[in-house]
Amino acid sequence: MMFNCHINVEACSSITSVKYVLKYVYKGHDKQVVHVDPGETELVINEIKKFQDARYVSPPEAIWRIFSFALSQIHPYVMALQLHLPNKQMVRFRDDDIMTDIVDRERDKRTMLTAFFERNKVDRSARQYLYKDFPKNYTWNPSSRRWNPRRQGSMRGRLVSANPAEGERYYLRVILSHISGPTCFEDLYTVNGLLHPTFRKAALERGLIETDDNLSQCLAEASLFQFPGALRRLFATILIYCEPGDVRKLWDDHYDSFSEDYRRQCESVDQVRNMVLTDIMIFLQSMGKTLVDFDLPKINADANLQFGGFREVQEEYSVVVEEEHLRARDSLNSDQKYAYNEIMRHVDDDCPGVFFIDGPGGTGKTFLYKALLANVRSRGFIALATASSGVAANNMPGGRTAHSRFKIPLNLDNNSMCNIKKQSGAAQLLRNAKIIIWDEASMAKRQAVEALDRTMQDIIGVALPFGGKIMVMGGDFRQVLPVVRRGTRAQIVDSSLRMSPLWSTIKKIRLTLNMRALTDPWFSGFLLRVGDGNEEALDEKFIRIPDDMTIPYTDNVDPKDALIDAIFPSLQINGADSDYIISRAILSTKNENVDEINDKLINKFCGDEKVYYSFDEAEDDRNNFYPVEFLNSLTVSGLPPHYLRLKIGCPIILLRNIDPSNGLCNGTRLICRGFQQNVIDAEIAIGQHAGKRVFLPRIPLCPSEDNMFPFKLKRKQFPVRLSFSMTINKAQGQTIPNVGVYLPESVFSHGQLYVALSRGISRGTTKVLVKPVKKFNRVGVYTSNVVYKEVLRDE
Ligand SMILES: Nc1ncnc2c1ncn2[C@@H]1O[C@H](COP(=O)(O)OP(=O)(O)OP(=O)(O)O)[C@@H](O)[C@H]1O
Repeated sequence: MMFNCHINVEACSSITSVKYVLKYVYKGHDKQVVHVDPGETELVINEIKKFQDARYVSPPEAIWRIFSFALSQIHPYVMALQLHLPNKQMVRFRDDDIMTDIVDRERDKRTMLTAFFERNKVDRSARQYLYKDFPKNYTWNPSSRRWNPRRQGSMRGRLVSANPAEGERYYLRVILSHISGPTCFEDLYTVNGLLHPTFRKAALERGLIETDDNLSQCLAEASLFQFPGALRRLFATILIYCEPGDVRKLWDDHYDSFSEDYRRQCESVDQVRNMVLTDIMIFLQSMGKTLVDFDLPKINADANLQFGGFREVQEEYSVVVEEEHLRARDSLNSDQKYAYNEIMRHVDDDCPGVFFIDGPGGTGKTFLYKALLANVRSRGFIALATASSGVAANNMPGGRTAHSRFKIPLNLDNNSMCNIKKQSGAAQLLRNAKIIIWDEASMAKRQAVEALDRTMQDIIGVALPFGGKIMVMGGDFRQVLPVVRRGTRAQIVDSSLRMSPLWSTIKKIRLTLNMRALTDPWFSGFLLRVGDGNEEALDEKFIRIPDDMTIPYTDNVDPKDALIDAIFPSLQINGADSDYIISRAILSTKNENVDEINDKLINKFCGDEKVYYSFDEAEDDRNNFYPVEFLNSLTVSGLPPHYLRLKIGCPIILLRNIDPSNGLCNGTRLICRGFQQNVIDAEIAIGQHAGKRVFLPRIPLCPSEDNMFPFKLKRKQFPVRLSFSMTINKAQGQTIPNVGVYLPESVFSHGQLYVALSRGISRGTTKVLVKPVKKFNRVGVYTSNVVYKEVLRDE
């Protein structure tokens, strides 16, 4: 107060602390020059000097000290490893040395790198280590110039840096960072038995660096599989996600492959081109773009494109009604039948109604929606199928995510509206719809549902809930609730639909019979008690897992192996069978647990391994502050790994909504069918689009949590992960007949244990491995169950 100034005290941790410290080193503190003129002498004021005196502040010594201390704590000993091209090692000599003597003297001198080769020649076990990891296991003796096995201690290695502008030395560094066990430079030049003239070429062949024309190669490689339809979709995906430079050239170069099937059917060149363009246009439109957004030929105006009116409306009218879904009406159980009749009565009488189908997992909500959709559509009406997640949307014909169908804004508040213009196709679709289904509404934020309610009242012009339409929401509040980033329990509960003013106006219909676990009524009862938080608990939340569902946790051998054997028995024999692979999975809470299990399973899985490395960069990092190997080492939730190991027939899960209307959304499970350097051929394994072949390109991806690092990470990789094992949240809405649940730590959010267990169909095919976190003086395996009872309470 005396000096009228303030001091900020901020607690910061993790990587942001480094950023914080550096910020002040660069920023310095501010000073101001104040000059008091006594008015007696004439002073010449040098403004530039004064300005510099005040602004130029050298980095405070103390901060540097703290920073170097912090670094030394993270990496106690780091050894710089020499890096040089063949015969280009650094040589020291004095001015008066004779050149031939220097050459003779140095010729046989080993450098760290050549000594690394020598060690690999004679020591098999050394070959498992990368050059940078050598100092952890070997010590460098500078006088004998040899690497000797390390007896004690540990040291980290760091390859001296090389800039891409240095050319070959940079590519040598890239190869050394990924390839272990070379015995000479030739080994590094050789890929699949072929000796390449440069390290750049060798790195390219190994897939360690990106080719300049990778998109063109991606299309060329995909055309080898000869699925022109999938190829056209791949082209549309590339246009949207891969930022191609010269679109017209890609089009010209690959047009023959895009049009192969149509050219066989039709002779007119113009017509074929129109057919290809129309396909691409439809794919682009389903992803929110149009042909005119790209440098592509125009569709001939004469072409009969069958697109009168709004595209969205036409598309809905063309959804095929499946006979099986029409007939489902006859096999509904009594709860489902009641719901069906009640809703159809509103359809027949054309009277408004808002329903919530409240059913625990497996009680046949989706089955009911399919019956409703098919029957309403078969009468020539529009029935909109939406869901909070892409995976659930794909379980219904014509399903879309609620966010894309209703154009719900990402940042919601209590007055948000959907981004739908009254004159648009989306608005017309809402006006024309007879009934709207929103599955998993329990996972949506109440503000999203309220925004739709307001928007529909506005668009339709009727001051009734949802503009007087028949709205059928469904879900299960025992399952995972809306995601509120870093939200407290109160915030999460408040964002639930149950807390909305709309809730009291909604008619609730309950489904109670678990159709998924029909053969095991005890199991359905157990699941309900877990979901409702009614299972008997110790310390308020630790519940006992039935003994026959547990895998014992042992300390001497890895207990995960027993869980893996129980869920994936005889993997080597059965792995090639898609039904076997897709009907089982191990669920866990965190990505690192999931990765460990996936690593073990891909090792066991038969077949040749294909490794795809990602190309990582820190955006705008002109000074190379973040070395590539550091970026490569980052494991980021929602992003594929740098080192992606796959085999033909292995299960993968998609990490982005690439083309939701064609079944490719975040969470879609696929099976790998073929690999090329720049494209993966895969088959959709579940949902409405099961069996469809798709091509996946590498796409640039950024972490969803934008403040996770003090820089912006951009990773170019295939947007997939292995899915022998996945996180519990990703498995929501899926039926997994043989399910393993791995809990090395307790679950941490509402409904997680319930979601994991309720993916299964019976007590006998559900196995749980729990690391005991708390000792109870009782026999049996206990694990915590988090249930926010306030969202389950009946009003
Ligand atoms: N009436 C029925 N007749 C025959 N099978 C049914 C019936 N109802 C549901 N099923 C079957 O039971 C299983 C579970 O049903 P469904 O997926 O519709 O449940 P859900 O309530 O949507 O589950 P979740 O909330 O976990 O997504 C499915 O295999 C479905 O085909």
